[in-house]
Amino acid sequence: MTPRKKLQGLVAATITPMTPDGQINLSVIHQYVDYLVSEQNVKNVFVNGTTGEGLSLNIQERKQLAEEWMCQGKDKLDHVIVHVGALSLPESQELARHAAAIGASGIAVIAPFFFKPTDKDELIAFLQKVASEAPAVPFYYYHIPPLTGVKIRVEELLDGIKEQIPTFQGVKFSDTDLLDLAQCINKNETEQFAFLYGVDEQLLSALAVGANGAVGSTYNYLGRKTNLMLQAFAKPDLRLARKYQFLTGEFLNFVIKLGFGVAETKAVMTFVSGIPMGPPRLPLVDASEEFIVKAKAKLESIVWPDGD
Ligand SMILES: CC(=O)N[C@@H]([C@@H](O)[C@H](O)[C@H](O)CO)[C@@H](O)CC(=O)C(=O)O
Repeated sequence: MTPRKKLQGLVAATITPMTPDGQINLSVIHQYVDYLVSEQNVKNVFVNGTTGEGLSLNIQERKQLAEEWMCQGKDKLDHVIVHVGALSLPESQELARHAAAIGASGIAVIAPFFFKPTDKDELIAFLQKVASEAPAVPFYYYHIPPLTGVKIRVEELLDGIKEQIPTFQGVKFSDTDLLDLAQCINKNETEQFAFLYGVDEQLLSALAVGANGAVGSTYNYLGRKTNLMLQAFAKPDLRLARKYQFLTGEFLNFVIKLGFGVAETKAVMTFVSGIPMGPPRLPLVDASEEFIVKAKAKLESIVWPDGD
């Protein structure tokens, strides 16, 4: 792993492969790393997040997955960010210490979402207690209010955050509130924070307000196409960038109408990559056969600007 390169560009929110009987399947991570790097041109991963069913795994499983990604990603991946958020503070701290011990390039923490912080100070207090267990590891706040129900604005959270969390490095911003994102970027211009956007279907809008990159589920199988969108945006060729965004949007719009979540992401990744991702863990249930047939046909029907 190339250490401490600034985190930017695409980050795949990794899926946790499982065996048919629901155990984590570490044996395919090696193949998964190679697939991301060579087929999708994606060299950063975010492990044990939402797509990875991190909150449905036990501590041991989360550690094993983090270790396997670190081991298989060595000399191949640029960044392995480990999500260490948990409802229990001591568990989150244990995972943070573990991530530091295995050399993770960053840790991320979601807001606790059963007993929720009610204001910025409560949330920072929790994040600070976790971050301080890994004092040499870059720390990212993982903002995903549609799932946590914690709607504290990030703009407010970032105000003075470095004084309380010296390792603070950025935000994984999985929300549609682009005004909040834009304010965060505008107010922190002098900081070297990374703003990584997490709503794949509207990444281009986030790039327009200054996001540095993205973390998302679709970069597992649409990473190459989305990288071309990033290149077009940087050129700038906005017409081409929009074309890519419209096409990924066309696919996502189609599958979202059918019902699209982690189970369906596992199914799509399985048929696109050929790597068996297995079933999700309860309470999530397998994607239906009907979903798989329709999603596959839709993806195959899309004609991309690069001729694929
Ligand atoms: C709610 C959700 O799962 N959002 C995804 C998106 O990548 C999402 O799958 C995509 O935008 C399609 O809607 C990511 O933000 C989640 C993520 O990065 C993670 O797995 O940690």
